[in-house]
Amino acid sequence: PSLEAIALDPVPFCHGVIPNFIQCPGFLDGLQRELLSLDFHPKCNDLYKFKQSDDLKKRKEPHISALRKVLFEEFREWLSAVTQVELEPTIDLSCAKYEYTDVLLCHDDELEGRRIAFILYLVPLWEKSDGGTLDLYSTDGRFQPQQVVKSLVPSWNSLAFFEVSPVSFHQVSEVLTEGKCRLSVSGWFHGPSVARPPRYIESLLPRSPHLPYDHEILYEWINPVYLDMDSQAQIQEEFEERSELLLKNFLKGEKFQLVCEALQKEDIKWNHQGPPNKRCYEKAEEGSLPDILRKCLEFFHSEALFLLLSNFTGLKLHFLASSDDENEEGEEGRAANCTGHSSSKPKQGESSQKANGDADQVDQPENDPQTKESDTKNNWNAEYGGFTSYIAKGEDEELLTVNPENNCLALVYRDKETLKFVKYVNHRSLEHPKKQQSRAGFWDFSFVYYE
Ligand SMILES: O=C(O)CCC(=O)C(=O)O
Ligand SMILES: [Fe+2]
Repeated sequence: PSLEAIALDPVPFCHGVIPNFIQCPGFLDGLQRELLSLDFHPKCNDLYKFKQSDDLKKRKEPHISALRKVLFEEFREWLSAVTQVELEPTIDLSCAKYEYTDVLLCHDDELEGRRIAFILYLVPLWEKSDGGTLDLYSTDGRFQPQQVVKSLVPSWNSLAFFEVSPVSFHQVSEVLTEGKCRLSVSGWFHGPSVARPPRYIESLLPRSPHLPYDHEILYEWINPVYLDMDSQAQIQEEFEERSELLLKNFLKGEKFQLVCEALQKEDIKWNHQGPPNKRCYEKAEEGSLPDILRKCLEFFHSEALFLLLSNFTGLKLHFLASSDDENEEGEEGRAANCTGHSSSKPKQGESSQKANGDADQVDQPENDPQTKESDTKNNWNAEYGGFTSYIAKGEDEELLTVNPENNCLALVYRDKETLKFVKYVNHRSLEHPKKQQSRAGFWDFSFVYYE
């Protein structure tokens, strides 16, 4: 390629785009054919959902081999010269396929030795409205991403590259068009590592003590089937065995209705939560809440509920709650699904997300007319995202997934080694029959109670 005219753009961090990267006619069609016949593996976690090929480092296909040679010989030398970054010939190359609702959320690419990232696109005619843009973020003084300040729309045979650094925050926005495939070959050039600033650690959210309300408040809010002693004992037994449970139709029907209606009030001020590499949802400003929602929050903070939850879980969530510490069976039971056994603590000061869903449940109250209706009409499809995933720290293995469900209280035991995230809610969620909602997504009340 003739690369004289390619300009580097330093904002928001050093990057460039080379249109018409490969000039040999027909080469890209051959390359695309080879790439599409590779095995692709679905990749899905808190950060992304897309498909990735096997490593391209050792593939013998003629076009793939030729591309590898161009990239890691000629192109590397040119790039090294224009960016003034010393680059080694280490090969790091793979192929990615992003289709409808696939996404790669905000991240910085930082990994030992990575110096420059590059992506060659093999996409059909593509517009910004198709999604799948490579978005570049600005950062604040603490090297934390702020907002997208530039969006690069992929196009056939264009190559984007950028310097990997503590501020190289970027994302692949969600692909919005069904039937369009965003195929790319991407990788990194490696070089001598550079010193990095220490990682910014967020302070944890302050914990709030319970509010002095007695058990009256429970009868005001909670479906009475959960308040008799026998069902509390049954719930506790179940929780101690499974470390999780779902209480369907948890709030009284009329309270649930009032809460749902109030959540749609225009005067609630919803504040976007960030930074975007850590979280992405809106949180209501407490001062802007209608009365019923403020009351609902008070209920979740009430001393009576701390005690009830202690009964439900066998955990000492209130100093007056009896502890199961001497009871060995209880201890083993709780430890069964979650690794280790100590107090539950949120990671990154996450205030978010309690959802509800798909897991096992205690016997359901049969006398509630809402059960069937909400089951059939309002099921949240896991393909929309929005489920809460619990994972063991340092492992990929999923411990539990909880799908959101109307008026369902999900209780999940977490220790320090258990992390959680709420999966990105994608555009498929707009297919959801809109009963009360006027927009995508859902509302939840989420709390962490400590032992
Ligand atoms: O495909 C793109 O445009 C960027 C991909 C990316 O950021 C990555 O794979 O780390
Ligand atoms: Fe990246």
